[in-house]
Amino acid sequence: MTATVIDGKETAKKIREELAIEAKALAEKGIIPGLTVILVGNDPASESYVKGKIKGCAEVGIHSELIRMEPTVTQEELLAEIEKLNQNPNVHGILVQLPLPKHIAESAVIDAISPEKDVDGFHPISVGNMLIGNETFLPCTPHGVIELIKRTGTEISGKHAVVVGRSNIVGKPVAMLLLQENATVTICHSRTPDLAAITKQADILVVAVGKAHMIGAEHVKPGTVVIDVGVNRIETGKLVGDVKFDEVKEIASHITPVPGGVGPMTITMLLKNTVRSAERGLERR
Ligand SMILES: Nc1nc2c(c(=O)[nH]1)N[C@@H](CN(C=O)c1ccc(C(=O)N[C@@H](CCC(=O)O)C(=O)O)cc1)CN2
Repeated sequence: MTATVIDGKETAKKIREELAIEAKALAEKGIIPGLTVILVGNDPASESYVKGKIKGCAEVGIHSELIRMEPTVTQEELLAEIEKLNQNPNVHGILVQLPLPKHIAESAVIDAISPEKDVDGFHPISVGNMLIGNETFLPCTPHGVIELIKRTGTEISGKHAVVVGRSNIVGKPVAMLLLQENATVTICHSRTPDLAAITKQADILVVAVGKAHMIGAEHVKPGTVVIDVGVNRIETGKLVGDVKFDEVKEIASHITPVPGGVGPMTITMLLKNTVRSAERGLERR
């Protein structure tokens, strides 16, 4: 069996087309969705992701602003900037690109963003709402993962989903979202003994560890839907996932490539949250 390769770029494109229609409808009612991105320092990967976000906004009809801050900026200066944006009615979404320099506490920065504008879905209030199933901004990468699985036509309900990785940004929230979809969920991590014994039970396997090629054919049961969230640059300069794509593709029913799988969905879900935030603003008027 050779797996169907899930085309994240194509799915992201379709969702962006739908969002452009929604943003146009909002503009006709006098609301231009607005996103402000704060980039601290000049990490090349972050630069590239932020560029993708700004470009995505333009494609969909979201007004975006980029605030660049020196790597030496103090936490207080950054928090003061966020507070200004919290008060600005034209800003529907605020995003601080991660990671931040070590002298700034990420948790303090995330906590400072108004939950009403938390289009990354990282604020503890957003996370709590997600956990109890209330409507809220869902974190972009986990939301993208669920959307990709659904669009394969896979029924999540009743399936055994195994998540490898327990980060706050991907592993834990994706497990919660799969649970919300009525999957039976197992979370594995670096201290899980005999990883393959558990991953081989998965009907849906989500890997979000950040370790190149750690999951091979020996970890996967035939017919599994495999979602690879890892983005790792190896010595050759090539970008690869956490999954050995070529060998797992021969066993899985569906598989995401890296690049071109989950990655393009991350920015698209951010655009979706920003349009939703602008719609909520309109409802509150
Ligand atoms: N504030 C945030 N910071 C970070 C987030 C986030 O969601 N919010 N996630 C990551 C980085 N990220 C977005 O910010 C991101 C990562 C990867 C991709 C992507 O499209 N990847 C492509 C490959 C891109 C390449 O060629 O380098 C792919 O997988 O196809 C988009 C966004 C950490 N920080």
